[in-house]
Amino acid sequence: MGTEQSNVLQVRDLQVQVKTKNGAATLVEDIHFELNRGEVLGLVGESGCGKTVTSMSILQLLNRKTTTIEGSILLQGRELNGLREKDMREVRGKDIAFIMQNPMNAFTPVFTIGHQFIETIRSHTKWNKKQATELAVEAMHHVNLSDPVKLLRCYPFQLSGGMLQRVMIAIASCLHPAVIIADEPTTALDVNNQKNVLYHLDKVRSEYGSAILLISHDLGVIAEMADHVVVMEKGRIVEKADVFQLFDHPQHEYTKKLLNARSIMHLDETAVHLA
Ligand SMILES: Nc1ncnc2c1ncn2[C@@H]1O[C@H](COP(=O)(O)OP(=O)(O)OP(=O)(O)O)[C@@H](O)[C@H]1O
Repeated sequence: MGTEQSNVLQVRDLQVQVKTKNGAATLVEDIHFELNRGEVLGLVGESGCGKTVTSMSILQLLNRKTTTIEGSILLQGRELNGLREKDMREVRGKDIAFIMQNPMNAFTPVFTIGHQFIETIRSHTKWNKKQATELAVEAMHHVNLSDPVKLLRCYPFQLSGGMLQRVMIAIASCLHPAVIIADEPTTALDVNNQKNVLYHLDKVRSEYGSAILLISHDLGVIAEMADHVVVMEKGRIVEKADVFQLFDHPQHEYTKKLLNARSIMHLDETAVHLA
């Protein structure tokens, strides 16, 4: 497969500014990276370094009145930066999907899971309700949710966080988007559900070829899932490397600090287990 075909997302010279009382403040700048088909790119860095601002700008979900986005965001060759909200709504969910940290916030509490799932499918396709329901059921089977027909009749509060996150993966992946942005998809979950969600994300990647931008502060998750890693500090990329290179031979002092902090945390955990 040629580079042009395999390259699904290209971010070039991305800069995001927010308007404040004292003028414009830069939130992220000089952001460059690309994502190939079927690849997982990890995005790491301390809280506040700009991971979410970067992903929200790719999705064009930042407040257009208070923020400005400069640079280029090419999704399968199509420029997203500056696309009208109406057009962006067609792209989101179909070509680029989003999985957020807290699945409870992703669903409207007053509508059933089925209503929300089926409406999402129908807003991007010409399918009728029956066809959309069949796809929803199939996608829920794909993430090992048992009795999907019953689950579709449930309200979000009736499902556990882990189940909701799997429903969200099913919604995000059912139209086989070129790119999935997963922002801390496992942070709100217990260890078993974390493993489950990562397993299903990986399955979506390998079976549908979706590329995944995986944002996580958990370097264990990144080490397990990512092919390449981008490290951000204070709104800028400080290091970009193959996952093995990054963990075995980190170049930047900040990356070394992040990896060290992780080893110390692991030592602490061992101490707790031994105590
Ligand atoms: N709408 C906004 N207006 C002003 N500042 C903002 C806005 N959104 C984010 N910021 C600031 O931009 C910086 C980057 O925030 P961002 O949420 O991207 O960090 P993050 O790396 O995702 O952090 P975390 O891991 O805690 O989610 C932070 O200093 C944040 O306070």
